[in-house]
Amino acid sequence: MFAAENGLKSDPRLQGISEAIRVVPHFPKQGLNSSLVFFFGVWLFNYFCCCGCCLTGIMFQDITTLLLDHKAFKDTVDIFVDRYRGMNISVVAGVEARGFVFGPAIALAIGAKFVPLRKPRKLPGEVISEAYELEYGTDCLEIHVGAVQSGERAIVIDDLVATGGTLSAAIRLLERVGAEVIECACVIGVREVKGQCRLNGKPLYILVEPRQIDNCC
Ligand SMILES: O=P(O)(O)OC[C@H]1O[C@H](OP(=O)(O)OP(=O)(O)O)[C@H](O)[C@@H]1O
Ligand SMILES: Nc1ncnc2[nH]cnc12
Repeated sequence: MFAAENGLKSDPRLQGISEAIRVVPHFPKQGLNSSLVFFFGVWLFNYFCCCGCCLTGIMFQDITTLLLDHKAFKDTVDIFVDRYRGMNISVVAGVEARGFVFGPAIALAIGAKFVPLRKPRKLPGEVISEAYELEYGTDCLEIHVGAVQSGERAIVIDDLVATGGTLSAAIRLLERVGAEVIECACVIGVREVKGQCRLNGKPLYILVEPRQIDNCC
């Protein structure tokens, strides 16, 4: 479990953080062919009285409910701040969009600047870009030229790591401008994170694993 690996297993705040994250099955789309889902859904309903959500594989981890819970939100930011304060970090890079929710608060608390890593055509100044693979197709992250100076110590913040493709692109971007990426940090980390080996050897700090379901039936 990530929490154990990170030495946070006994931190009582983690349960509250995990429980404040809403799990939304089938969002943003069905994980399997809809007829398959229907077939197995009927089968599951008949035999286990289950709606079949667990079959689809897609369990969207909705951090907007965490933001509504003042204690859980503050605990989340505090854990990151406690970890990175005093480490001479001068750059907190947040990945659009949900890394923008946690990154600025962490940056302010540890005395670092916040650098947004944005999706294409959002930044008005000169940018450098880094493409990455999605399940279907590719996407791209961009950083403003001049936002980070060579030699600066950086962390990358996002809400969730699944394949690790997004964080890998963020690392590559920062390294291209000469930053030293100390660690990547996410609130939620998928257990089967193939991303672990795609993070260019950089440590990955995760608070909780995704929950599987809230109201399956
Ligand atoms: O580890 P990966 O497989 O790369 O996936 C993780 C990324 O996916 C989500 O963002 P998404 O691309 O959905 O963009 P959004 O935050 O703008 O909705 C999430 O916030 C991470 O940034
Ligand atoms: N299960 C998931 N929940 C929320 N955001 C995601 N990005 C990729 N997988 C996700």
